[in-house]
Amino acid sequence: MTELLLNLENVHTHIGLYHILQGVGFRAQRNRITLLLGRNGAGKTTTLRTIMGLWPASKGRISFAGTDIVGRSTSEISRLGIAYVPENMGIFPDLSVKENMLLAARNASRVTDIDQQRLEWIFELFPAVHQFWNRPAGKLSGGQKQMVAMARAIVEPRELLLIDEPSKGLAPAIVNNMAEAMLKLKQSGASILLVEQNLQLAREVGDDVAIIDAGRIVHTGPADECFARDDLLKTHLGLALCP
Ligand SMILES: Nc1ncnc2c1ncn2[C@@H]1O[C@H](COP(=O)(O)OP(=O)(O)OP(=O)(O)O)[C@@H](O)[C@H]1O
Repeated sequence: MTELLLNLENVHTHIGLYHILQGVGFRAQRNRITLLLGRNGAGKTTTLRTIMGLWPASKGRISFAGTDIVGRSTSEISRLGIAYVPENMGIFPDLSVKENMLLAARNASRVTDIDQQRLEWIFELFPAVHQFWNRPAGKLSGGQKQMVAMARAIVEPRELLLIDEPSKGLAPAIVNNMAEAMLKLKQSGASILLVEQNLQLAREVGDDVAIIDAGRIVHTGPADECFARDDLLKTHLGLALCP
């Protein structure tokens, strides 16, 4: 049984004079990994930022767990249970990993304020967070920083994670760790809306797919069906089907 978690209907976003999202509509179900795929510049990041209230939707409806969220502030949207892991990861390079985690925890000013069981679980999921706890986050490798960025997003329970291209620039072994971590997050009950250009990672973790092209959704459906459709991948992603 699927349960609707996020619903976008006819969402438009203007950035300055540019009409970037031109009627985006798709659904993400609870406890599934929904892939948002598309070419460079198609509007994937703009979609995540619009959901998060970082760009205002100029028209349309976005509902999260039955609540309309268009027009709400980013902090309200985050309080409702959505976390955003941006492509640039949004971590503070001069602060330690610990301080980065503390800043992400709204109700904690000391580590002991963080739910210890949750912290242990995060350490298991992302060992780099534990290993480099007192190290400035800026000194970590790209993969380690990405782990810290994901860990920050789940320092408090969140129902939906919006994750933008977590594999960008990472070595294949690290991409595998990322896939494992996302599948474990899903097992723990989280839902993920994932922007990912690495088709191997997308195929490994994705349950459902929405394809965006020039600011409009051009296909939605189950991931396995989509990845078997050479025509879709070629037309909208510019890719030839992998063997
Ligand atoms: N701040 C901005 N000002 C003007 N145009 C913008 C801005 N941000 C994004 N755009 C434009 O909006 C369109 C969609 O960008 P967006 O970043 O959402 O695409 P994307 O699908 O995430 O692509 P990429 O994979 O390259 O990150 C692009 O044409 C981009 O140039």
